[in-house]
Amino acid sequence: MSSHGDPIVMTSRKGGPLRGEAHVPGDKSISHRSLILGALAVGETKITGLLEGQDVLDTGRAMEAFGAQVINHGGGEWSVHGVGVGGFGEPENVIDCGNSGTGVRLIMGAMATCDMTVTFTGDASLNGRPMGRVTDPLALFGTIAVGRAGGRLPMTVVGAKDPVPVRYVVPVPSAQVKSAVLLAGLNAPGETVVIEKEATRDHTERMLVGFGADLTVEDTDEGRVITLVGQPELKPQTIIVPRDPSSAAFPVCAALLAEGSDVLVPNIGLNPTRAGLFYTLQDMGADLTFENMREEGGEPVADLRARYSPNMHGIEVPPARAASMIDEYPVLSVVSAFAKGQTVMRGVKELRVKESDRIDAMAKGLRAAGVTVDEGPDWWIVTGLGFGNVAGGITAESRLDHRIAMSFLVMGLATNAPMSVDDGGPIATSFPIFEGLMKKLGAGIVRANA
Ligand SMILES: O=C(O)C1=C[C@@H](OP(=O)(O)O)[C@@H](O)[C@H](O)C1
Ligand SMILES: C=C(OP(=O)(O)O)C(=O)O
Repeated sequence: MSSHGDPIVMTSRKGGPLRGEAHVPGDKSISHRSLILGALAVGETKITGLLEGQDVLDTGRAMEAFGAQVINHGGGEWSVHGVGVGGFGEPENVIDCGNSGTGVRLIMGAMATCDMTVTFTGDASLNGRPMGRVTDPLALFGTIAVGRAGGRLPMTVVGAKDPVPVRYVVPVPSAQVKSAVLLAGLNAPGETVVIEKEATRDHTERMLVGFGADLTVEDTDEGRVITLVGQPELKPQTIIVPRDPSSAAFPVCAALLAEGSDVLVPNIGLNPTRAGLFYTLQDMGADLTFENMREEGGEPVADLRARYSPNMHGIEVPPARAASMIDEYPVLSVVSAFAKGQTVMRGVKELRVKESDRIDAMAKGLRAAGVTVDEGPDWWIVTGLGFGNVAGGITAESRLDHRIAMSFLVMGLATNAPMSVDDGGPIATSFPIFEGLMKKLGAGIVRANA
């Protein structure tokens, strides 16, 4: 079932090469944070290139419910009139974060140290995901949360009236948990310290500094120690959202798999906490190059050029790289099916608690399409068959998970028989222009009812 209306059955098939430029939308992680931090600043934050995917739109609506003004000027230009740290007003109704783990967890953090009671919900996927990882550290501030069994949404969160600052070692590699604690720390007096043993995407830290917070990061034996001084006045910013490397992954992998392809994906951020997939593909022998390497807004940026790569081989993906490519494992598993030999992915337990259990969702579809997949709680191995040897010819379940839907549609561009997904609707959560963009490159992707 699509979260918004009837299921959209989509099919992809082998055809001509993919050619041209793929202008992917703005980064989802940075878009959420632009709206939330904009709402917590005093004055008008201007945003260019905001991702207008459903996840981010839901966060925008939530910020309005807390009292900020969020204005869409068209063409990716948005502005947020913020209410300041501690300035949130209690929403009159339930906050529905749709399909978005990032949205709900960051917003919970942002309201956790405000004197208000808020009920959160989401779609069937989000309501199945664990929230205890966020509500446990928020309890240290004095926040109370009551949800369904297993710490699931719908959940009511009572913000701390007199919050105390917190020192917290994040037990799972999660930028969402780290960010929730930092956002809660904004409205607590004194220093909130968050320690992560494995580095995860660092957009919250970078953006908080940009908004004028007093935040320092130190690499120690204990891990990355992030110290935030509470109750700052955040200053509104002008933000240009970089294009999303997690979305770029789909046209890049499609070009590697579709015979004769040569695709340029311009202006992709290569922040080391996000770029792991591209190095992994290079290690597998992909013809993927970084052109026009430059720095923009303090971040490395490049144009990615991907060409058909029929001689890729499986590798053992370094587990230390997992956090920097966590959302890209589904599409990597598709590329692995066409490589020669085994691709071994370890240290990826987090994949089981995303929009779907991504190891299970991909393994079932890949197996049905003729590929051998072995799996354990925090690992999986895809045994690649080489180009021309992957059968396909199935309809895979997308399980309310945009990345699963897009991965199987990329797969169908190189399987012997077409691949379908039972619902492409969720793609709109992160990559609403996916279908049009891929078709423009020459990909044979159609809707069943078209
Ligand atoms: O902080 C973020 O913006 C995100 C963090 C990651 O989740 P976890 O923090 O659960 O690893 C990632 O999977 C998600 O797409 C976006
Ligand atoms: C895991 C993802 O998103 P979220 O956790 O925000 O739902 C994703 O986009 O792959």
